[in-house]
Amino acid sequence: MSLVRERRHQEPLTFSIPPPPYYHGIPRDPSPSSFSSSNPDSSSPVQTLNDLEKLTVLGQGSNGTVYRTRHRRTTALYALKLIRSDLSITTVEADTLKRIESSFIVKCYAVFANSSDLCFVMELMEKGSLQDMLLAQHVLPDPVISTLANRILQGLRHLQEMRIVHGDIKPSNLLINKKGEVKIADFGASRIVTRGDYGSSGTCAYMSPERVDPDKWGFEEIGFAGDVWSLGVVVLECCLGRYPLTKVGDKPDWAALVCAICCNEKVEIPVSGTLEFRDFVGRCLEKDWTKRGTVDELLYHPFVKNRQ
Ligand SMILES: Nc1ncnc2c1ncn2[C@@H]1O[C@H](COP(=O)(O)OP(=O)(O)OP(=O)(O)O)[C@@H](O)[C@H]1O
Repeated sequence: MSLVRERRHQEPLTFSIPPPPYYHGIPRDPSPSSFSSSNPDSSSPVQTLNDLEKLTVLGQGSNGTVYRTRHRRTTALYALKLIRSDLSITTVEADTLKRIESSFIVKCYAVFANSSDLCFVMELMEKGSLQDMLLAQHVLPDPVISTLANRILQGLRHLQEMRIVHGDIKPSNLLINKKGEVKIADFGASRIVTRGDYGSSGTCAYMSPERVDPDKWGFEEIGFAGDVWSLGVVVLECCLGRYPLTKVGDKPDWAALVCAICCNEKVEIPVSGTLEFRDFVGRCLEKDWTKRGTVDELLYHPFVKNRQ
């Protein structure tokens, strides 16, 4: 498998740590407390899976498939993600997911679990992912990158207010709607923070040093700083047009990624970028998580301030 593309026309970077035997930190357990096939939320526009007619496949992830669907009665369009049946989610977790209301986060309207799949009914993001955009355009102009960074930070701030660590910020989880607005998607690796546990799912290439090697960098109690690191990797990738933490020509395997993330002193930031860009990326890609920029601080950074 090609882990790191040297140029954008190569394979997307898909090196994921295998998911742990839980989803959202909830043990795989078909006990009565697990989420059931009925959807009791009467405010949801989709009450049962039969309300939706599958139209096309939008994409394939490591855990399942995403479909473009149409509501049979209202004709409204939705994305439907079906993932492996051996993962489960509790009612509390599903409710939290549905309660996330932000114009910077892809809306999840309903969650169903049946014997074969776990199903998420989501806002349809017509223009696909940032990964698709990078594959087509290779590099993005500075104003586009700063707007994107601002929107991701606003989404992360909303998640932090709900005590949620996303855990897998990367180009394929940043989706674009028909207005061209970027939103955060895919909470498959996320955790609702109630104590200092540390989730191990996510995509290694975008993981922060303290997640890859917690012993070296010190255990991070909450994990919000890891999302900021991932944002820094994404922003640098948008500027360079390739995965930025390994060198062109490096064999992009697990060892190279771990070394690039954890061993090298500082991440190299291109001198061609503006001062604001370089400083912003430097604040995100500070290896020591205790010194890294926080979401609140970075929202006031000159690179992203007043962008939307
Ligand atoms: N709400 C949505 N609207 C439109 N397209 C979507 C939506 N959600 C996902 N997709 C498309 O489906 C693809 C697969 O999504 P999915 O979340 O299953 O996996 P992934 O994030 O690409 O990869 P992985 O599961 O390995 O992390 C995305 O890359 C995107 O192109």
